[in-house]
Amino acid sequence: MTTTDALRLDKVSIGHLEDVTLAVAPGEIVCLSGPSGSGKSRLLRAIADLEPHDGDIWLGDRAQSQLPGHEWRGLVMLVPAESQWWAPSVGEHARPISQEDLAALGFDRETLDWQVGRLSSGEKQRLALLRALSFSPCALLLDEPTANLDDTATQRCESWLLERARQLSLPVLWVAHDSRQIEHVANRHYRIEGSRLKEVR
Ligand SMILES: Nc1ncnc2c1ncn2[C@@H]1O[C@H](COP(=O)(O)OP(=O)(O)OP(=O)(O)O)[C@@H](O)[C@H]1O
Repeated sequence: MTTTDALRLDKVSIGHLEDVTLAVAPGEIVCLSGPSGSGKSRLLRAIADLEPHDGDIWLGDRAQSQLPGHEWRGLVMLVPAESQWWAPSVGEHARPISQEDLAALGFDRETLDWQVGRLSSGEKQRLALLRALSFSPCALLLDEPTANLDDTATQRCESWLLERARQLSLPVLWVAHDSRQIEHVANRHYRIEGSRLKEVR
């Protein structure tokens, strides 16, 4: 399934971040950077309807304010830096995941039977990405998706996310600190400076 809907923010304010107006087109990756504590994660949480905020957020012609939070989050899916796991095994958290996707991030079918308690932080992070994509979202919000990964795993994840974002035409908002990563994945890059989002060219 592909989406043709852009993710649009119209004068969104949260915390000390003011009047964020931004559109992420289908298949586009927009990176968001900024100093620690500048409000990157809070902005993603606001877009996911997990924090109250001012301004409007749209996916195509669907407004965040018109949908129940859980429905919106099924469409506009947040992958937080620290993923949450609630059932005993990995596979209980996801819809079916293809062999190809599992292999792309270094797993196989047996991984779905693994107990969550044994997962390393890097395994959790990669599996949270696979889990999110298994639910066929229409937009993705990624909060430092490779923070716990080594260089090889980071590059595998970046390549896989780039390919899937394009193939599924997903608008992606991606919080990143690493300038090499931003250079590699971003179509556009914005940085939080004070209370504003500024495009980096
Ligand atoms: N629910 C909340 N209510 C009030 N303040 C909050 C809330 N959640 C976070 N904050 C504060 O808002 C600021 C921005 O937090 P946020 O987690 O968005 O930062 P960040 O830019 O993602 O930082 P980092 O790069 O360190 O992860 C921080 O000062 C944080 O303490």
